Amino acid sequence: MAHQHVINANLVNPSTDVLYHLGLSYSEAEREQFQAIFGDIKFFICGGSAERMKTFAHKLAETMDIKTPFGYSLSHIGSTSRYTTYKVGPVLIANHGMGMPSISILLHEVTKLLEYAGAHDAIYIRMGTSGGVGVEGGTVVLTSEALNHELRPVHVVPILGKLVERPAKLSEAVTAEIAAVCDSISIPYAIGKTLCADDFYEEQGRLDGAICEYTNEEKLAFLQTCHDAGTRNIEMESRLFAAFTHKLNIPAAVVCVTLLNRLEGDQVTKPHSVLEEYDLRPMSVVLAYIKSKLQ
Ligand SMILES: O=P(O)(O)O[C@H]1O[C@H](CO)[C@@H](O)[C@H]1O
Ligand SMILES: O=c1cc[nH]c(=O)[nH]1
Repeated sequence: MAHQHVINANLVNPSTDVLYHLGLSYSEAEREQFQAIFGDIKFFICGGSAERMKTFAHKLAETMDIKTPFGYSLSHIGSTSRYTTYKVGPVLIANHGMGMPSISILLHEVTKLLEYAGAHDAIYIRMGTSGGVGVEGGTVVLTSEALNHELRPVHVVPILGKLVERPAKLSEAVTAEIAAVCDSISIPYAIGKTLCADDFYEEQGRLDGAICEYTNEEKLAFLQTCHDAGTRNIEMESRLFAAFTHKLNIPAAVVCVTLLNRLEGDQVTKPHSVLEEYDLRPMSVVLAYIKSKLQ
């Protein structure tokens, strides 16, 4: 059977495939069972923190009126040693940890899982937090494209000792639909480019890391250059996420709330209650989006 979202001749009709970090395995002999469990998936929603994804899974079950049998609560799937994964109706939910290596492993394994299950039309969404660039804390930024440190919308993957460059684009159509949802539920949002860094401190131009060898003026000049190039936030996974989904023709969007405006500071100093409310904004947007698509 030809794959739709996996480009790997080695995986055409595999007899088994261990999805090691998910703690799940696929086997040809159990294909029908695998399809019965995962075949209906229409959305894959991920974000860094396991706690956030658990909250989202509960909210989604509530929104969709999906009940667990009396005495049971929502339970994760597979192993939780690396990622925590839930399935709520047609939505697969997982946390991806911090940084591109971590989200990359999750995306490879989830994409193979969906392929084996015959779930070929899932939309992928990363739902996270970020630092704003010229936008107020609490703004939900919808990523148009993800940038590298040179502000180029490409992701470079070292493969067999060579550098392979892939465009880091997201789906314009999905992003526009999510923007319409933000409008309809009055969530402040911006569509813009996202600078994706491999680090929270030096690569994001913070002055408060354990190492800092630049001045405040140099930091602000860099952030201003980012802003002038259309950057509206900074985080740590969108570039890999965009390049991976674009390569495999998977519709995808990145929806990240800003915790602060980096032109005004580096430390996340807002009270916990405010940050908690910010964290709920991308969730509300994605919940409303899923609801609108399933209706
Ligand atoms: O809130 P999440 O989804 O973890 O995303 C952002 O927060 C983490 C850094 O604090 C990085 O993973 C960054 O991308
Ligand atoms: O400034 C920030 C905030 C959240 N996540 C990041 O990567 N950067």
